[in-house]
This record gives sequence, C-alpha cells and structure tokens, in this order.
Amino acid sequence: MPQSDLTFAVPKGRLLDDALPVMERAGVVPEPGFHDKTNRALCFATERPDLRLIRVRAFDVATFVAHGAAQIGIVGSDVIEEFDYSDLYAPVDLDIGHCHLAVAQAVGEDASPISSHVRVATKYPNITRRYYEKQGVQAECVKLNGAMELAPSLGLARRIVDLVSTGRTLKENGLVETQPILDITARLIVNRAALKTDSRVADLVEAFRREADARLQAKAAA
Ligand SMILES: Nc1ncnc2c1ncn2[C@@H]1O[C@H](COP(=O)(O)OP(=O)(O)OP(=O)(O)O)[C@@H](O)[C@H]1O
Ligand SMILES: O=P(O)(O)OC[C@H]1O[C@H](OP(=O)(O)OP(=O)(O)O)[C@H](O)[C@@H]1O
Repeated sequence: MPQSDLTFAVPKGRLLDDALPVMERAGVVPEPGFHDKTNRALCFATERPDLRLIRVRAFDVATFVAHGAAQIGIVGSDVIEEFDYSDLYAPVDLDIGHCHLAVAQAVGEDASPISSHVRVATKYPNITRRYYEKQGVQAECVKLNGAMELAPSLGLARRIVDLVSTGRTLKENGLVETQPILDITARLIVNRAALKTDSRVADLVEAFRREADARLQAKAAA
C-alpha cells in the first residue's frame, strides 16, 4: 500500500534562517519558492516527492506535530517545555537558536523576594507557574504573545518572563534580568506514534542526528 506524504513543520521566523542549512544538510531541501519571504503559501514541496514543508508559528509547530497533522518538525525547547505534550518526542538537540528564558523587571526596582503571590506578564504561563511554584510562590500570569517588555512600565505586571539572547531588548526597554530560568536550543521533534509506525520518520531522525553530530565534531576540532 503506498504511504501518505510526510509533513515537516518549521517556524516561520528567526529560527528558520538557522534551521534551513541544517535541514538541507540532512536532506530536507525545500522548493525555491520557500525562500521567498513575500510568498503567502503555507505549504511547500521539497526535493523528496513524499515530503512537504509547512511554515507556521513556533507554538503551532508543536501543536501540529503533537496531533500527528505533521510527523516531524523543528522548534525551540521553550515551546516543548511550555506545552509538555506527551505525544511529542524531541530526539535531537540541533545546537541552533541559543537563548534563555529569564525573569526581568524594571531597572532600579527592588529585587528582593516577593511575597507568596506575583503577577507576571509572559508568553509562557505554564513554565512561569512551575518556576514560581518551586519557590512556594503563586504566579498570576498575564498572557501576552509578544512585546512583554512593555508590561512593567505600563503597570500591567512588575515582572516579565521572556526570552533573552543578546539582552538588547531588555536594555532598550529599561529592564534588567533578575533570574535565569531555562537554557534553550532548537530541537528536532517527532510525533511518537509516527516514529513507531513509519520508518521514514526514524530515517529522518537519523539523518538529523548525523548532521548535528558532524557539526559538534567539527566544532570540537576547530
Ligand atoms: N532573541 C532570540 N534569539 C535566539 N532565539 C530566539 C530568540 N527569540 C526566540 N528564539 C527562538 O526562536 C523561537 C521562535 O522561532 P521563530 O521566531 O522562527 O518563530 P515565530 O513563529 O516567528 O515566532 P512568533 O510566534 O513569536 O511569531 C523561540 O521559540 C525560541 O526558541
Ligand atoms: O535579547 P535579545 O537579543 O534582544 O532578544 C530577545 C527578544 O527576542 C524575542 O522577541 P522577538 O524578536 O521574537 O519578538 P516578539 O516580542 O514578537 O516575541 C524575545 O521575545 C525578546 O523580545
């Protein structure tokens, strides 16, 4: 019986620039139209007739793969931690998309431990609640989808939990990091059931694992 096509989900933003060379070395080569950022298509062919790419928001990569609508994808470990989907398996650390998740607040604000309750603006309410719970603090999370850095100055929340890479966004918005929460890199993710039932998924995992190992070895030798 012919197998149905595989779907590979990738995030549409900054992570994609780092992910594309990795994908190509692992044998996932998109059609030329994929590189055109003005293209409004969401689904693209690859050089493999049985493999297509979908370009979606980072959080949705995890959702498509967890539900089996895509069998494989690339996403930051922040997203994996936030959703904690049992149907997702993240077998390969791709060593790209390095950043970390941290608590931040206004420069000059008292950083002393807060009481048993804190209000936090974040795109990551689950990670944030878990982080504060471990310290015996109840976090009331205000969910934002971006521009968290505005929350303290506008009185929405005194603390934010957000991604930090260079630290420039915090600095330019009058904020300072107070506690790191989680180091983040991008991972290859697969749907657990697809991995068990479709050998093409296992073959792709192996190709990405070999690619990541080769880069690691080249880095160590340099
Ligand atoms: N400043 C940063 N530096 C490095 N990696 C980052 C940074 N910000 C985010 N990331 C990583 O990139 C992922 C987001 O990927 P990307 O920007 O490609 O997705 P997106 O769908 O465009 O995002 P959004 O849903 O925010 O629009 C994050 O989940 C994180 O793992
Ligand atoms: O430490 P930096 O190098 O300044 O990077 C951190 C910023 O990058 C991400 O935002 P992004 O650009 O993805 O926009 P967003 O606010 O829409 O999430 C993150 O949410 C921070 O705002």
